[in-house]
Amino acid sequence: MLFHVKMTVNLPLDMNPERAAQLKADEKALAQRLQAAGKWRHLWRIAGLYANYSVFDVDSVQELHDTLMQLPLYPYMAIEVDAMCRHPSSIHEDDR
Ligand SMILES: O=C(O)C[C@H]1C=CC(=O)O1
Repeated sequence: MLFHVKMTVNLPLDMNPERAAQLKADEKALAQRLQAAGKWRHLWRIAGLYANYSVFDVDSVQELHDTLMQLPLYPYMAIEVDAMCRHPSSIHEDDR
């Protein structure tokens, strides 16, 4: 199942810089593990914002939920999710 996810990060302005750096490093490590596993299929920065558009390829809505909840930056994110299905005009066989 494919989901389009928009994540907007809002770290508190008064957050300890070392804490912020650790959260970002932990987030990056997990994001890269999930990409390598094929679960986080696309990750794009939204120009000019501390936000991204992502595509997740997971087996269930529950898996998406659990994945998002475990992100280190989750407590500081606003998240919007759209479920996607195959477009009849798509030429990409791996869209499903
Ligand atoms: O930077 C972001 O968009 C937030 C988050 C998503 C992946 C990652 O490494 O950090």
